[in-house]
Amino acid sequence: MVIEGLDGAGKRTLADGLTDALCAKGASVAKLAFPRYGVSVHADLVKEALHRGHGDLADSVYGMAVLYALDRSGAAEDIRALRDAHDVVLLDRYVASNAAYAAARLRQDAAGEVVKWVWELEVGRFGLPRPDAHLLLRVTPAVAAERAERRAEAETDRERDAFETDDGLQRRCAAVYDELAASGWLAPWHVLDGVADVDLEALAKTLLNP
Ligand SMILES: Nc1ncnc2c1ncn2[C@@H]1O[C@H](COP(=O)(O)OP(=O)(O)O)[C@@H](O)[C@H]1O
Ligand SMILES: Cc1cn([C@H]2C[C@H](O)[C@@H](COP(=O)(O)OP(=O)(O)O)O2)c(=O)[nH]c1=O
Repeated sequence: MVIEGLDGAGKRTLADGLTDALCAKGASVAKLAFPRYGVSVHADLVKEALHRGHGDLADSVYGMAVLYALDRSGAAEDIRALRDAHDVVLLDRYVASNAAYAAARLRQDAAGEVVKWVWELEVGRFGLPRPDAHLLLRVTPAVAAERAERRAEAETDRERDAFETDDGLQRRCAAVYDELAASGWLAPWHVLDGVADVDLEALAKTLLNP
């Protein structure tokens, strides 16, 4: 089960709350967040590039997307093992993040070239497992930006990066996410209103008894 949404939408908060709600119902839950900072060298390079490291690396949409994809490729066996060992595996961002952000950066839509390329690279070539479903935590770009800003003030080492401070990118990204959800890209999508309180108990029940 993949959680997707803009920077600051509340994905991590939802993943934590949903994990508690699922565990309270007796389910065993594993949680993984991408990029895997501190675990994968590809993820660390991404973070450094988003904070102006590595020259013009962050300017390359395809270059960055390959790094995100390599991070996931290195986790493919772990994901399969977690799926075998648990009732629910929650992924905070996955392949669709690459599709949404790369398309938004290139000003393409969900039917564009780069979205197809991401599928071919990550699913076709790297053999990443397809999720059962996505949860799109939908908030307006303004709400996401405000939450990301508040988080940056409250937490150390969370200064907003090059993608988070680009309002136009976040707006285009929100539009691509809506299109990916509407077309059922890679797996079915369920859209959650991230401004209204998500009913975690009801969501946990639905996930366990689809
Ligand atoms: N439903 C919510 N209402 C208000 N604030 C929220 C909500 N969900 C998350 N937040 C806050 O917004 C900020 C970003 O949330 P986070 O879960 O880290 O987002 P993401 O993982 O999508 O980047 C955090 O400070 C978090 O406490
Ligand atoms: C996982 C992933 C993230 N991204 C983008 C979305 C975010 O703007 C950025 C960083 O990911 P994010 O999960 O937001 O990390 P953090 O907020 O903890 O730094 O990378 C992609 O473009 N492709 C991907 O495959």
